Amino acid sequence: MATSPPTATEALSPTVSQRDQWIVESQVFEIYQLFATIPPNAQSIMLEVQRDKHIEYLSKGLRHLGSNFSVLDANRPWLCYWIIHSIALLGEFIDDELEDNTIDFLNRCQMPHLATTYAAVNTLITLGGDKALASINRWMHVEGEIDARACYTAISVASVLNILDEELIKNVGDFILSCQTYEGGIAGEPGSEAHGGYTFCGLAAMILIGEANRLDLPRLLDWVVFRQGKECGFQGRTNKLVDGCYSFWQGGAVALLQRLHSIIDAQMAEASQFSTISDALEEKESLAGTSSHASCRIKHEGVNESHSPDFKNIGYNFINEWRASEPLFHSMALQQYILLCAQEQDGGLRDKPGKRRDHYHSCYCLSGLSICQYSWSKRPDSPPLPKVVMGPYSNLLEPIHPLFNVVLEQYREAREFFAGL
Ligand SMILES: CC(C)=CCC/C(C)=C/CC/C(C)=C/COP(=O)(O)OP(=O)(O)O
Ligand SMILES: [Zn+2]
Repeated sequence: MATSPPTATEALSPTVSQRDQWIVESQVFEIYQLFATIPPNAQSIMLEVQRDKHIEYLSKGLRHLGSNFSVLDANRPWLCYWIIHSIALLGEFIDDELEDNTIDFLNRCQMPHLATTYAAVNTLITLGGDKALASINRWMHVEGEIDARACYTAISVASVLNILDEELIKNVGDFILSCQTYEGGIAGEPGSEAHGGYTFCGLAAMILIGEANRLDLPRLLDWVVFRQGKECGFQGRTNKLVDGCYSFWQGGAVALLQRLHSIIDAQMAEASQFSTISDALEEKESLAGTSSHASCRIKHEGVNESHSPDFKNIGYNFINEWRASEPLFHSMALQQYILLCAQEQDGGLRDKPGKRRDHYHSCYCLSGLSICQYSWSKRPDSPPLPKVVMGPYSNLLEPIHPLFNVVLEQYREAREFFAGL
């Protein structure tokens, strides 16, 4: 039977398990309202990023993985990425020996699978330095999964390694366009349900190939912002529960859309023009993304009309053409969900209270937190004002490149390295 929600005084010093129980029973929302009644100094203790505990949890995971580095397993590059990227987000580094072992290990498993290739490449970029970067064999992969995630991992890797070309891009835009559903979000495959994971992948891939303007962006934005629930976290799809990992998949997608405002405005202006001339058929085609209407020809920074050689620089231009603007989701509320509901006080982050921590959720909750913290910034890495960082300012994480989900400083190093090859 459900216990009654805690009073504000009780909530000031609950044990961790008591707090989780309240959060689960209250469906998170009441604890959010209750939280506002707690004095600011107590709030700031509850909202602190448990850095040392997270580092301890993550390092233990990496050491454990390291003791078995000789074993090849499809998940290991992912675990390397989730752990090492999380550590980098927290502004820490791993020791030289572990770094060497990780590089050697990732080079032993350069096998032709797109998703793990993405994980391995992002890990090596995060480690940085000549040894890690030069160890990347800029191979190509033919065939494999056909879905929005495969498109993204292939395009992301090719873009960051500076090997994106016309051949690789061919038909990718058509495929992703066919995955945008009637709801506005993007599905893994045509005919499937729109989902946050694939929405991030589809949108990021479309931006990286210069074809984001072919998507129905107002409808995509509408779908994604309504995935932020009253619990303050994001859900992955309509009528499902919120989950910490969507802080990045959905929060990251909104952060990308925030940078496409001129094209969104143009598409909206055009749609309203259609309504006035009541060219219903053309409008319908345009919303379905099948129209060759002018909206497909709108120019935007980082979006090319046709594939000019500059599409290789879209990822780089994306962060250079950054302008100050406001987030299109409730960034403070999402930070609160991550810190209060997804964070384990003993280290590690999770889907929601009652679920166990894991490295995947640690990575994507921290990535989402970083997105939130820099969502008002004038430059992608300019330090945010304290008022937009939930909890103490020491919570501030490293900024990421939102198209690749690697820490910005390491992205810049990799960009310089591969641009020179
Ligand atoms: C680059 C990369 C790693 C991309 C991954 C993208 C991603 C997270 C795709 C989601 C896949 C999916 C349909 C999950 C649904 O799980 P569920 O039914 O358990 O969860 P739900 O109830 O929240 O939908
Ligand atoms: Zn999750």
